[in-house]
Amino acid sequence: MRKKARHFLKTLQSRTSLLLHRQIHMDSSPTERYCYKPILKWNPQVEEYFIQAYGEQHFSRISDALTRPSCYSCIRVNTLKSTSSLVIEKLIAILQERGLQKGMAGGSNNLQSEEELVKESVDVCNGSEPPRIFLETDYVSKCQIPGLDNVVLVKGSGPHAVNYECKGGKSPKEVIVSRKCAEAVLRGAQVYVPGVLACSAHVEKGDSVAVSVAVEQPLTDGGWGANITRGTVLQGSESDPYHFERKGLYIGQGITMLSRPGIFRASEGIAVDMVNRVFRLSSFYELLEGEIFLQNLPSIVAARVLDPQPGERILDMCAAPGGKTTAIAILMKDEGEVIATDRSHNKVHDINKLAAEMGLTCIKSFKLDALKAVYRRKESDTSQILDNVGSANGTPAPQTEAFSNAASDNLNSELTSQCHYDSVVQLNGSRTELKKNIRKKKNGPGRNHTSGGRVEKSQGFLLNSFDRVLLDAPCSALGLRPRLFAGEETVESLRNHAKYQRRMFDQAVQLVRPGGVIVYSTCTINPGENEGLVRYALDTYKFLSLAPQHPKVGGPGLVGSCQLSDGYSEQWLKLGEEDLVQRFDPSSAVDTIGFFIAKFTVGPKDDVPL
Ligand SMILES: C[S@@+](CC[C@H](N)C(=O)[O-])C[C@H]1O[C@@H](n2cnc3c(N)ncnc32)[C@H](O)[C@@H]1O
Repeated sequence: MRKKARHFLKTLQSRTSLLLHRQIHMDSSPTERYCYKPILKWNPQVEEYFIQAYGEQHFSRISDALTRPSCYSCIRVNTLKSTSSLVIEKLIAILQERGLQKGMAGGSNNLQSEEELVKESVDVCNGSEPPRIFLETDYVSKCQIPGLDNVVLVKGSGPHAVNYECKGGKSPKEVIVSRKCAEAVLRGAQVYVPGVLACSAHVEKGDSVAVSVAVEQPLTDGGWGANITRGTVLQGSESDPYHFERKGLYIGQGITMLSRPGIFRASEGIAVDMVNRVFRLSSFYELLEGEIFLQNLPSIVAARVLDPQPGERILDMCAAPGGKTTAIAILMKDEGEVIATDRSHNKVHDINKLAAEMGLTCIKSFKLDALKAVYRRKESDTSQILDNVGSANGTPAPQTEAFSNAASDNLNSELTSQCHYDSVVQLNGSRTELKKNIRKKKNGPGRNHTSGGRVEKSQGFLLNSFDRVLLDAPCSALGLRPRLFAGEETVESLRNHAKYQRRMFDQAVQLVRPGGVIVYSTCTINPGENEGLVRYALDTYKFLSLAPQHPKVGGPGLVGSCQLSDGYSEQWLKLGEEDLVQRFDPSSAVDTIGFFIAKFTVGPKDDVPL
């Protein structure tokens, strides 16, 4: 069966590649070649599944939208430090100055006058009607959706036709970049040295180059790959790597900041300054730090939908890099407790850095595997809770316990001055270990914790100990855009994501108190990870119900079920449930990433074995 499937896949892939190759050969005029018309490649079975879910035309629109960036940048304002109006004023001034500077340098039309930009973005914004979420007359404006007045939108524009200077039929000097690099460039980044794979011969600093991307192609072993030896010399001929496959994959024109040898010798820095882009989006890198946060609109909506209240205890289960965590803390006016966990040590460090940058003190972050988020007492465990309100036996204990390594540091008299989550003391380590911890606390963090504070580990939390839980689950990320390749996910890998998410959700259900709220979100268009999870949740836990969401920006969810040719079937929403979830469709007028939000209210858990 597996062999057959592999054979089918291989035949399909080689046929697609052959067809594409022929089509490319037939049409090779410069205007056809030097343009941006990508076709997203999917695993054929995944494509079949999505076509069943969305219908062929709708899926084709989604697939097409995924290859483009959203036509605006979305900025969340830290309302504890600034206001949307103030940020708008500052941004307009900064962007105008940048435009002027570029204009004076004489190289770029990347940032034109405000007037020109308004006109262009309204004219060409992704070839569709601009979304009605911002003021069409303003380049930078407050989001018009009620409940999102902390959001500032900055218009971008594209796709633009770029003149690659193919004079007299001569091909321009070229640079080929990796797919990841190209996706970043489409979002507004520059071409950095590590992203460059190949470059024309005799390229000097200051040369104008056409930038194209090498996207993964089907390999004979049934996999995908884009194998270019870094440093390959381009001849401007058909023998160049991926010559035919790169047709229609030109992302703009730039000026080299280094010579060809310099690009491949350096380990960091800008290789190409992109002066003429297919999509023009402002970069906000290191701009108004702590005051603003660049974030996708649906992520901002997800934090709002959770509706955290000052003084509450919130768990953000997969929190890094902390975009939603900080949004939640700000909505709570930095009062209460936001426990942010992630399984990656370095990423937890990122949460701490972001929280510090935004001046938020109610966030406590821990390294913790979300699959083990519920504290399980081991036989050998002699943990005691020194807090007089908490209890370790699993009964509801208001605002108390994270079992953390940090907690063991508090054996000394500092207990009372700590936040209440620290009030659990874990005694299952040896006395020596505990003494070491106390010493560490007195003497400072030590070598391993020099860069911006330590990362605490947690051993989990007590049942029913949170008012609200956000599970922004790790997922197939098939809603993220712009993307130039989607073939890496198979139907098996999609099903595995869904299984993983269910196990995490099982933990979330146990940690939230009766009367509390769970918000589940993903950044994928895969129904199995979205509506499939909701079906699982509602069928497994009868005390959960879908709750209405505010603000409501996304569209309805998918109702029904799906049966695939391999016999696999999947249940989605029942009629009447579709308007209680938000599905952000990348091809819709709101023009966001693909995203999904479900909000559950938690009824009494009595009589329910968990
Ligand atoms: C979608 S991202 C979260 C984005 C984040 N909520 C934000 O808004 O900034 C998913 C995160 O889940 C984390 N993750 C993956 N598996 C995990 C696990 N088993 N336990 C905890 N975190 C996990 C990843 O490290 C990643 O940071």
